[in-house]
Amino acid sequence: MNPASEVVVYANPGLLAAACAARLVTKLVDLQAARGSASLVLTGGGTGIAILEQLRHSPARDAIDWARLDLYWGDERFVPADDPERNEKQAREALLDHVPVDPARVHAMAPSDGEFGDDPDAAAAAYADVLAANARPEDHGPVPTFDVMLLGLGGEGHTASIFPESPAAYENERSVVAVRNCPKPPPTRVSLTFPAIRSAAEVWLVTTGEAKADAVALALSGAGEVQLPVAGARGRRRTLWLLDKAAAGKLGDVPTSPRV
Ligand SMILES: O=C(O)[C@H](O)[C@@H](O)[C@H](O)[C@H](O)COP(=O)(O)O
Repeated sequence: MNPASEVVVYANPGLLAAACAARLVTKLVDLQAARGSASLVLTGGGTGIAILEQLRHSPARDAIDWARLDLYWGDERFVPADDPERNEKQAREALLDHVPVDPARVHAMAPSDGEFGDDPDAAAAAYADVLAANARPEDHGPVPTFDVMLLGLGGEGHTASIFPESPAAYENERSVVAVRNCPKPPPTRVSLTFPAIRSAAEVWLVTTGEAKADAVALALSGAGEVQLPVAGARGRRRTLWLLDKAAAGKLGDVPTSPRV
């Protein structure tokens, strides 16, 4: 197991989503108390959106100062803005349209009918510019030190929209790339790359279900990031795996919360 990784296993997907939402409230409130602001990178996928829905219904939700939270995405499906497949649209319906975020601090990736038209490379380059514009001198590079980055993963090991053996898995210069012919539809996407992912102070990998158990076990036993991109998703200070029992099924004896 990658010694830098922490693993917490929950009895079921609902508990994982609720517990992750509770973790986010505490983390973001503490960061804002210490520094006045915080940054969070959202993920698409069922688990990521379930967490946002739980956050919306959390009784402690508004302990977060939503106006002082910078929001980014780890990836986006390159589809029209009102396409139900858009991660941004799903995140707005699940949470963002229900809390008083500062629109200027919600950094969405461009849709395919936006200012860059149907050019995912232009959309990716523009998002890299957004990241660079929000980086501070102490970030030591063109990407902010995101406080928390949520990432899902696929059964074959993708994370964000970095798929196994894809060009994005070899990208070590650019922070954001266009991704085409993705095995997971929609086929065209915009994604952070490993350098951008590893700019995060904390990476929280969130997943559920038996279908992810092999990828989880392989990632935690040192698989290579080109063959299994989620293995390359590490935070500068913390890599936290939040799993349900099924997704942890191949990890051997890891305590479950609560023990079941
Ligand atoms: O835009 C996307 O599709 C995601 O960012 C992707 O990386 C997702 O997080 C995983 O595929 C897990 O998705 P599920 O949680 O639905 O399994």
